[in-house]
This record gives sequence, structure tokens and C-alpha cells, in this order.
Amino acid sequence: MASPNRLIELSNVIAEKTKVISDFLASKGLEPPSFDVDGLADYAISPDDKEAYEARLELITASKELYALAHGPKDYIRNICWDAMDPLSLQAIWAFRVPQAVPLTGKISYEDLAEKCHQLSGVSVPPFTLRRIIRHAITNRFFCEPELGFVAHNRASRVLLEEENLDAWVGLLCNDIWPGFACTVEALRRWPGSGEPNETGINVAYNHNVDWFDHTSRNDVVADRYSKSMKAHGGGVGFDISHTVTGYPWADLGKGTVVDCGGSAGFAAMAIAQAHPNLTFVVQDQEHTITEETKAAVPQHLKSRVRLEVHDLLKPQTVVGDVYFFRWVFHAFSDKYAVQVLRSLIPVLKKGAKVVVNDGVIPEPGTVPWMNYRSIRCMDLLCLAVANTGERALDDWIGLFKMADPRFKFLNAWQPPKSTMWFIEVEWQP
Ligand SMILES: C[S@@+](CC[C@H](N)C(=O)[O-])C[C@H]1O[C@@H](n2cnc3c(N)ncnc32)[C@H](O)[C@@H]1O
Repeated sequence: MASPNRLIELSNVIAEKTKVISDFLASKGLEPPSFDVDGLADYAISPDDKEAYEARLELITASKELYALAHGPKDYIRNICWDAMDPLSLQAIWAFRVPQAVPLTGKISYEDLAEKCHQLSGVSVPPFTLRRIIRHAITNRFFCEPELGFVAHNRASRVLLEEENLDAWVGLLCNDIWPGFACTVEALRRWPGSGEPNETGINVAYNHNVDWFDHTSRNDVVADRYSKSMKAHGGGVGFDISHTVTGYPWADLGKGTVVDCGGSAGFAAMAIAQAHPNLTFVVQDQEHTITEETKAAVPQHLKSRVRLEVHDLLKPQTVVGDVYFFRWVFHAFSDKYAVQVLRSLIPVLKKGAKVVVNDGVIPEPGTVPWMNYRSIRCMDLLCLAVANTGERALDDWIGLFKMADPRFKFLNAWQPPKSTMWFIEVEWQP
């Protein structure tokens, strides 16, 4: 139970952690981030700056709790339901290209903005409606109204203008997937306990029976948005590809062959190949991902060691490798299909071949900072809504391999320093 002094405790934590962060930034001659249009969009604090980095996570945890407690439970419930409007105004400003329509310097009237949005998005939104949407977005700190009736950028809306991958992330979540979130409970009612990828909120929302990857591949624009969104999500500190490169003893494989299963356009394989000149990679993904264009994008100096090919992970594997690497792939498969993916490897597995998973592991509640725990819980629900899958705790991962075949022997699992994702290493011991 919260102590009566919890408000004071939290405000003390907040004061203390804010000071740690401010002192750190001041010592480096840096400004804190700001929503001013020319402010910093991000903290210049890396996980290497341990004290300041942890202080920031603790500040976020404490301020979220303080925010909730300052409401009190009743008001908090009333307000959290109002949060359902957040993706609505965000989807609208994204869809009507408002960040692109507002000038980067100066301001624009709602009337002129409506006209500009019409030109850019093809959608005619009356100035009155656009004003309602933007004034809601302003409550979420997107844009500002420096003079009544005029809109200007702030730092957050400017990010949407300038950062293509984050703009795609907003579009994917608020436009493409959001209808699926709203229909997930209906999907759970319709198909209780289903692990099928085509019995989800997305299927209810879009009224079709294909899985998420078919759904995205049918529309080049959505497929492109999905791929950019993966980069935006992977752009978070803990998801940096450097953790994948340095977090596993790749050098121990000598002149080995790594099959990067579901490796997208090969950016992880290329990053590892760059650091380990003895390794060869075969990147496998679906037809719409492995195109002539993505193949041509492999830099000349890596072409002899990084080959991209179309392969359906649910079909028998054909490449004999030393390591079958799955980075951030299994949460697209419910246990039923994840087991099928693993069993599909068996025909080509030589004794001692490894399966290496680089993915999320749900931590025990209370063992990681709130922001990190929340992020994996959000991803878990996203997976439920789009694919009837989810994130896995360590026991779930170990159980998955056992379920696939007892000859998959669990070796080790670890979370490299500063990485959000874990490595799980399994060996084929027939
Ligand atoms: C979340 S992405 C991860 C991509 C990449 N490994 C990374 O680290 O960012 C999952 C990938 O699995 C691929 N995928 C899903 N189902 C597949 C299947 N049946 N066969 C091959 N690839 C598949 C998707 O196309 C996508 O590129």
C-alpha cells in the first residue's frame, strides 16, 4: 500500500534525480532537451554515463507514479480513458500531413493550414475541425499556438517533419495497427485461445483472413512504413544494432556460416559481417523483403560474404550453417508456429550447430525500470493484436525449444550490458 507520504517521497526522488541529470549535462556544457522548436530532441546521455542514465530512468518511473498519484485513483481512471484520444489526434496530424504543412519558422493560420494540408494529403478538412484536432495534439505537446488562431512547430512536431522513420512509426501504430487494437477484444471473443495469425484484431478490423505479413505485403506503402518503423523502434538506445554485434562471441565461429533467419534486408548480418571478416551470412526473408533492390543494396565489399535469399521459415531449411540466427523474429510466431520454424531446421542441422536468438525476454515485474518493463508489455500486446503471438519470459524460451525437440539443448542466456535484447543460445545435440 502506498504510504501517506508517497507524494513527498516521489517529489524528493524527482528533485534528486533531476539534479543528477542537470549536473551531468552542465558538466558537459549541454542543454537538456526542450520542446522549443530549436531545442534538443534527445538526451545526450548514453548508457555509458551510468549515473545520469539510471537517474533518467528513475526520474521517468517516479514522475509517472507521481502523475498517477496526483490524480488519485478515481481521477486517474477518468483520465486514462481520455488517453484513448491520443492516437486519434496523432493519426490525424500524420494523415493530413500537418507537420509538413506547418512552416518550420514562423506560423500559419488554421485557414491557410487547412488549405496546405488539402494540397499535401488530398483530404479536405475544414479549418474548424483541423483546429480541434491540433488543439488536442497541443495538449500532448505537438505544435504550439504562439498567437490565437496560428500554429507553429515545436520540437516534437519538428521531429515528425524531419525524421522519416519516426513518422513511419506513428503511421504504423496510429493508422495501420490502431484499428486492430480496438478490435482485439472482439477477436478474443470470436476465437478464444487462438494461436492462428489470421484470427486477430487486425483480421476483425480489416475484415480479411490473411496474416499480418500478407496484410502488409499487399500494400507497398504499408510494407515500406513497416520496414521504416522497425528502424525507428530499433533506434532506441537498448535496441542498437551494436549490441547484436558485440553481445555474442561471433569471432569464436571462425570461418563459420550464419543463417540470418527473418533477417529483413540484412542490416544486422551486414553489421556483424563488417566486424567479423571471417564470417559468411545467408540472410533469409520473405519475397517482398528480399527484392532485387535489397540485394543490390549490399555494399560491394560485403557481397561475397552476405547473400540474401527468399525462404519461408515455415518450410524445411535448405542451407547448412553453423549458426541459425533469429533476431527479433519469434514474436511473430505463436508457440505452434515457432515450434514449426525450429523443427524446419532439423533436416540440415549438423551436430553442434547452434540456434542463437536475439530477442526480448520478459523480466520479472519490478526487476527493471518502469520504462523498459512497459515497453516490453506494450510490444507483447502489439504482438497479440497483430499476430496472436507475444513476448516470452526466459522459461517460455527454454520451454519452446524443449517443445520443438529435446535435442535442442539450452546452453545459455544473457543480456549484454546496456542492451534491451537478450541472447539465447541453444545447441543441436542429436
Ligand atoms: C520484426 S522483423 C525482424 C527483422 C530483423 N531480423 C531485425 O532484427 O530487425 C521479423 C522479420 O521476419 C520476417 N518473417 C516473418 N515471417 C516469415 C516467414 N514465414 N519466412 C521468412 N521470414 C519471415 C519478416 O518479413 C520480418 O523481416
